[in-house]
Amino acid sequence: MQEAIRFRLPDAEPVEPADFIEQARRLRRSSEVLSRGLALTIRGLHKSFGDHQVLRGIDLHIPAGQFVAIVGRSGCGKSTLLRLIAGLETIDAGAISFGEETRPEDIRVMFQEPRLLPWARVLSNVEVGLGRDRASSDAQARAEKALTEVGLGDKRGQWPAVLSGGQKQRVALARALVSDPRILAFDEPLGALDALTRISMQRLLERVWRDQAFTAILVTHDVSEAVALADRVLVLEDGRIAHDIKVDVPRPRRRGSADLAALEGSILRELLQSNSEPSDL
Ligand SMILES: Nc1ncnc2c1ncn2[C@@H]1O[C@H](COP(=O)(O)OP(=O)(O)OP(=O)(O)O)[C@@H](O)[C@H]1O
Repeated sequence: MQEAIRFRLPDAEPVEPADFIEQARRLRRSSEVLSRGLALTIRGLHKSFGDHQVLRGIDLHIPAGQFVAIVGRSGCGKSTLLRLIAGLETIDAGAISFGEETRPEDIRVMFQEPRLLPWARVLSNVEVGLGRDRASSDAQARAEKALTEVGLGDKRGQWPAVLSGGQKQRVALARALVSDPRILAFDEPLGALDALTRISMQRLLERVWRDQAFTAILVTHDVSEAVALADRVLVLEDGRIAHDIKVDVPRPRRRGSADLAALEGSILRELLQSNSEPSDL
């Protein structure tokens, strides 16, 4: 009789109903396993350029599939942290660990500039994101699928030069998505877009993140963008994580809603108080 009400998770021993903490722990672990995203753990991360200490001890765990935004004053080290996570810079001290069997293709970065090859048509630009899989027989089909995902299926034969700024960023997003990354790092990807295009791109980023269940790490100057998109906002200050804020607002989120505005206001106040220099967020 007791056995009938025991709780079982995949590959787990049954636990007694009374052991709720253990059940919750296993549930969390199993939801991480179900996500396609990679979890990452950062311990004691330091980075300097010459004698300029940029990161002075970052400790952080990001569960698989979480959407994290990183905000902070200009020059506080947001891009440096992202570049270290993506393996584009070398670590001075500390460590960043991912799941086992992480391949380079598992982590992709999307930058503020689309960085498209001007001499290659849109579809070929997307295929570039496949790296060494570019020669595989399904490369073209995968690139077409990624283009459709970002709403540009009809632009496959165009040259980058004829696309708008927003369309170029969509192609850059398709190029990042085509390898099915498990972590997608965004370095101010919408910074150069006008306000309306920016909002539609934010919706697109949220949709692809929800559909594809990767882990998302977004560096942005825009605190309203951070609270609209992320599960969690990290405020970087003096080379450390000064605030780690959960965005406990259900999705789909309504832009301009009172709870998002209140959260945005409190983060902005923290940022403004953190330094007496004029704001250059
Ligand atoms: N390759 C490099 N060589 C020397 N200094 C660097 C290098 N990369 C970054 N820095 C310096 O490290 C500091 C942090 O730069 P980083 O780009 O990470 O800041 P950020 O918070 O992303 O800034 P922003 O919001 O303005 O983009 C800055 O002072 C910058 O000048």
